[in-house]
Amino acid sequence: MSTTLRIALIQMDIEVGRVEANFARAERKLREAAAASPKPDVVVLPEMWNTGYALTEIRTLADPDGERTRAAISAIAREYGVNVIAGSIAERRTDRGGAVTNTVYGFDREGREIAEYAKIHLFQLMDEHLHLEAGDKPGHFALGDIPAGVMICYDIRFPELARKLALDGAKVLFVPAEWPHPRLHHWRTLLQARAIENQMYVVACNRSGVSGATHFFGHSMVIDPWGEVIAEAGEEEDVLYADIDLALTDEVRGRIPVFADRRPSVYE
Ligand SMILES: O=C(O)CCC(=O)C(=O)O
Repeated sequence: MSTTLRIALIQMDIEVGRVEANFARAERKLREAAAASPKPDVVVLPEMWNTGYALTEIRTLADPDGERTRAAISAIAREYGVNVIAGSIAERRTDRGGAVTNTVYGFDREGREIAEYAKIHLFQLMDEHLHLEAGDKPGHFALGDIPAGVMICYDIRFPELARKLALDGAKVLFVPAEWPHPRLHHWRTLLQARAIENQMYVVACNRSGVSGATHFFGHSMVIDPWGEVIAEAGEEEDVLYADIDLALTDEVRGRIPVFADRRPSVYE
């Protein structure tokens, strides 16, 4: 069985509050990326791509139980035979009395849902905590036979969450984001740290564009289990392609046996 995956990261602009425009853009870019040659195995979207940070209107704009997103993205996944990590969307949840979560779904090549994760750490600097509800389950999932994890944006500041996913077996971590200027060095350093300390691939898809006074710098990137950046976008809209080989995760974990050398009884 092949251990390689070709990944496509859709670094796109998002229009705050303009759900129709955002769906049209995301679906068009997904189709373009999925139809590329060589064909990607996994396509990734950024954070909150349906609404952007339209937080004061988020209850009205959010996708009720993610139904529209699920139908649209799983149909594209099935049509093109590609796995999709569908970034995150604002989801209005019946099971939470209409509260909104920042939710990622994943779909396999048959369009079946393989992942659902609601952002656990809400970003107070952008008022997320005033308008959204936090998730409470780590985003572990299976991409075929590959154990994987997903976290969203601010979550990467919490190494314990990435560690939990790695301890549960994740070999690749997907990170949809809306990470703005001026914290590019935090973005890069935190992503590399999560890759190095957990000896896993990190696939981080950021948005680009400007919204009000906030400038999103893109720089989506793919980092290998040694911490090397193997692909990185610039600031503008782009589709970034990278080939990853999951066998490298096992090789790195074998050479520096961090997981065997942990002493949780001392510090947990
Ligand atoms: O942690 C940061 O600096 C940015 C986080 C963020 O923008 C978010 O979680 O939406």
